[in-house]
Amino acid sequence: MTIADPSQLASARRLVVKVGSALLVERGSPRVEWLASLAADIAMLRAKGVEVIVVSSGAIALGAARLGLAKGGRGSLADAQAAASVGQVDLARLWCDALAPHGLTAAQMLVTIGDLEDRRRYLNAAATLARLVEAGAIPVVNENDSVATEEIRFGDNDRLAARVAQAAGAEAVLLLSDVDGLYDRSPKEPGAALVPRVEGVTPEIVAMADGGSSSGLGSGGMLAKLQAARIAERAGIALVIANGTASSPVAALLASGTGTLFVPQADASARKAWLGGRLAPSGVITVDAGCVEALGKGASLLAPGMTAVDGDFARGDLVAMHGPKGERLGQGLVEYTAAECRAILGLKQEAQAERLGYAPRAAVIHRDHMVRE
Ligand SMILES: Nc1ncnc2c1ncn2[C@@H]1O[C@H](COP(=O)(O)OP(=O)(O)O)[C@@H](O)[C@H]1O
Ligand SMILES: N[C@@H](CCC(=O)OP(=O)(O)O)C(=O)O
Repeated sequence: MTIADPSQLASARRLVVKVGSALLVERGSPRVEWLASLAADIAMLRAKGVEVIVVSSGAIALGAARLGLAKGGRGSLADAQAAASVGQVDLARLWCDALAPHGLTAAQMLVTIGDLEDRRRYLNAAATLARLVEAGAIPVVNENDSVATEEIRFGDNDRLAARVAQAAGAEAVLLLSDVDGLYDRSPKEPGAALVPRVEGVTPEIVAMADGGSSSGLGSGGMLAKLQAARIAERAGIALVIANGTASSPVAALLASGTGTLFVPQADASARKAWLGGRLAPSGVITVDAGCVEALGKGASLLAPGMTAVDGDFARGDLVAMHGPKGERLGQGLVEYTAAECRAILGLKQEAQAERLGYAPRAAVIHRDHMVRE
């Protein structure tokens, strides 16, 4: 089985390569020779004119080994933070040493969700990445685990890689893992078959993934990779999942074409991509069947269609839209506070004005500020 066009990676102007913990660390020790072969791959890509940004996991696994922490440092958040703090030093040195023989300079960049989710800070991170790449460095990005607490944490580097790709304006993401790609069911089950190409991460595709990491070193499992694929496809970015276990993993992929390609889905403006990939909506608006139909045709969400409002949100917050059976319809930036939404729930235009005491806005969530599932 081959992905449609592995050369898409080699012809990308800018490519994000994500390396999972299981690839970099084996029984607490770094796989130095393997990393040297990956660095040679990166040099090969650079020689072809591809600007490469690395997203590297491994800090927690490396640090846990040094500190002698149980469960690979994932027993508690405090352990993970301490392990990451220690392991990140090793990780940065490993990348520096691996890239140096090729005349390449590593640049460490540690980010939290806020740096990539908040629109203003996202633009800062994007500017730094662009400058590093222009200056010829290889950014090596990881989550700033030592300060990121559970609520403000990606936890897996797959979504981080998709976000970094978006911020850096990359055309493709390569997620190197210990599995050949997406299988149509858990690869542990007999008869599981590799899916070479995915045109849109639908609920059927998500149902194929088994949560959790098989190696015990990583954190996200296949589900996190599919979430990353969803962020990427909406941002118009191609994403490939491939097996990186063997030596020279990128060269091997270009030769074999074995993996899963997630084809970018068209017409995603940058703003909509950003909205669609955000992690946590601040509330939920449930709507009736008529409104579901209207939304399906591209309409805005209007007050008469609302049947329930959950959560406490402010104007401009990201809010999820659910159908009558609780099915997710999408999300968008809401024009009213939660209290105002409750006040105008189900009301027609004139009644809204009366209840609010001012002229109502055109919509509760305008179609321009909305992403549908
Ligand atoms: N449908 C599926 N297809 C492929 N892998 C799957 C699937 N469902 C669950 N997995 C598991 O996801 C694992 C990859 O995730 P993870 O261990 O987090 O990797 P990494 O550390 O590279 O990020 C695979 O090794 C596999 O056991
Ligand atoms: N930021 C963490 C990695 C998070 C993680 O586990 O990612 P992954 O191995 O890609 O599932 C670290 O450096 O250990």
